[in-house]
Amino acid sequence: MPSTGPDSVRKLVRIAVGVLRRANGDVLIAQRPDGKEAAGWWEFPGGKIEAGESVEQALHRELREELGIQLQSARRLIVLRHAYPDKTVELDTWLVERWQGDPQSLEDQALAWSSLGRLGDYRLLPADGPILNALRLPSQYLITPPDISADELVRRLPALPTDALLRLRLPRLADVGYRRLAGQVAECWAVERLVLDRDPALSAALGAGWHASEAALFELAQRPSGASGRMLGSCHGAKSLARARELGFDAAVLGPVRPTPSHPSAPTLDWSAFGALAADAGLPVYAIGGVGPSQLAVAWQAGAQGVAGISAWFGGE
Ligand SMILES: Nc1nc2c([nH]c(=O)n2[C@H]2C[C@H](O)[C@@H](COP(=O)(O)OP(=O)(O)OP(=O)(O)O)O2)c(=O)[nH]1
Ligand SMILES: [Mg+2]
Repeated sequence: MPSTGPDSVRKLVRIAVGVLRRANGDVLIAQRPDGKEAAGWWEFPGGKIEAGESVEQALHRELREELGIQLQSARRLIVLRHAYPDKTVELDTWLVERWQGDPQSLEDQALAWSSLGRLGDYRLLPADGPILNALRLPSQYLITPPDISADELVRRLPALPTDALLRLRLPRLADVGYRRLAGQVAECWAVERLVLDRDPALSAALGAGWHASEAALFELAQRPSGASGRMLGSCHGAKSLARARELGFDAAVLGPVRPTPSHPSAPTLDWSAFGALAADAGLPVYAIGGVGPSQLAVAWQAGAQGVAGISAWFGGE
């Protein structure tokens, strides 16, 4: 939050939000009933965190009061702030995959299970865009070692987690070779989880995502058109996160959160600084720098979308 300006005088209302997700990927949404503010808009169940309550306690209580279910386990999905004309809300949003009981409408709210693809058919509250991106994006963002050969990469693909984004970061490969390799990888890796970092037109042609360097975020006049997949940017602090958000990017990568073998003495963010920046970012943020799947729980707790990097998946550096 900025320390000056309208936000500092405006109320910050903290909300615990639960996204119930079924095994088939459908999520539960509720329509705010007549008589409530923002009546008619759809939202994820939840409500205000009361004084003295933790977010987890508020989540348990709200899901019990609104849906009559008993939450069994949840993990943080994203924390985001949104300024409405009269107040700023902080949506501390949790993914709930285990609960007891069938959700019922206990507050006159209509309920619907929706696939992610169909959520756009509902008029969701204006703050909720980044929650949808967080739901669509995986928890792991793999980046290729800079000098891996095409053959070696293709050979290793089957051993990588398939539900992950994979960025082809090959700074020393000429465009022609890069293009050929991207085409080859696209045949055995889902293009919607493939991220390229050359001409955005190449991403667009393949249906892949695109990754911008921190410098590129400031050089771009607008979000490149045509790159139909995921659009991500590298960030080291609040300024570049704000820029990624302003450009309409889908997610950012922020770090380093821990020392890496290649930059052992570079300054790092700790998890609490990471969490504070991510909560202000207004888009899903991956943690990078000395992290891998074994830090996922810590990263989620800090409000990260997940973890990104090279060594934890490809070894060495
Ligand atoms: N639960 C929920 N609230 C959201 C979402 N998106 C969003 O902008 N909000 C805003 C709308 C409201 O201003 C606020 C939630 O407050 P609320 O009035 O529903 O809180 P509550 O359930 O405790 O309701 P009440 O007892 O005060 O009537 O957060 C969302 O997806 N879920
Ligand atoms: Mg509510």
